Amino acid sequence: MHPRFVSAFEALPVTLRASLQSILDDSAFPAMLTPEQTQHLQQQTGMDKNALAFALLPLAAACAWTGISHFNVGAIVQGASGALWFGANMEFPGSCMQQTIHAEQSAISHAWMGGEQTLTGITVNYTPCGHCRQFMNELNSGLSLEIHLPERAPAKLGHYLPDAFGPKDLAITTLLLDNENHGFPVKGPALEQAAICAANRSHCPYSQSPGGVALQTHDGNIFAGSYAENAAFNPSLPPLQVALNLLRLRGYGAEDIACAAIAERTNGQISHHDSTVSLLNTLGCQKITGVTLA
Ligand SMILES: O=c1ccn([C@H]2C[C@H](O)[C@@H](CO)O2)c(=O)[nH]1
Ligand SMILES: [Zn+2]
Repeated sequence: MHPRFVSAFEALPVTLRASLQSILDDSAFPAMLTPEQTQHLQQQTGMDKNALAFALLPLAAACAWTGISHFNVGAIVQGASGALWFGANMEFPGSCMQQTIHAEQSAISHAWMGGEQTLTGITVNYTPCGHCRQFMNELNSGLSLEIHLPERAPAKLGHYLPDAFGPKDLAITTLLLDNENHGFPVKGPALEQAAICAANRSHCPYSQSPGGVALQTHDGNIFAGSYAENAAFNPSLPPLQVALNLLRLRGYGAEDIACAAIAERTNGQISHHDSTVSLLNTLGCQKITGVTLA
């Protein structure tokens, strides 16, 4: 079991611990449960899916990276596939607050990169902040996403975000988690290809500026993240955050990053290049390749 899970695991209910043990014993546990694993856990524990997601939250929160606040938020997204995707907040000391990843953004982008087409619900151990409520309003589940919080009845996003501003206000109909492919040719070394593929999947209807970042670890794994834009602009999640989130959820840390590639257009309306290089430098990575989408 990855050391980060040990104390959270020991505090879980006994029946859940018994059925989870073999899944977590795999040191490569990817911080998600397949539909089959989820169903199996429900059968073994007698918990429904919502109860199971609540019970698993401490494990999601154990993935947090909170060198500034030491306040660990955990989130678990329920995908339409039946899978459960963990997420946790991630902070970057030495950088700026704007580079922070919220737990809700972490779980959602995790599910998105994992291929979920739509989400049915999200379970969080704290009430989602306004920024996350706005971020979630970009999803193709719209205001009907179910939000599960401790000691509250389940309610839809529309309940937590009344009088919502969203993509419709800007006449945008392609939403986050919809299938998108910007169609740029995929070429070059594997790391650059991963960055281009990620850029091709970006959700960027406001700037028309696709972006993708791929990170390679010293042991040869590649984690790629797509840019997730938001109607209110500021809650947009940059591609580096999406990639770093996957790297962290898979059990790696900043010290494991060997090199990175960032793919974007030359004359896009916006660019992630400088902020990507800045945060990667802060994390100790200097080897960064710029890839032009063309
Ligand atoms: O909805 C929220 C609110 C806060 N945080 C994180 C951000 C930061 O890392 C820490 C303190 O705000 O908690 C979340 O993950 N989700
Ligand atoms: Zn938030």
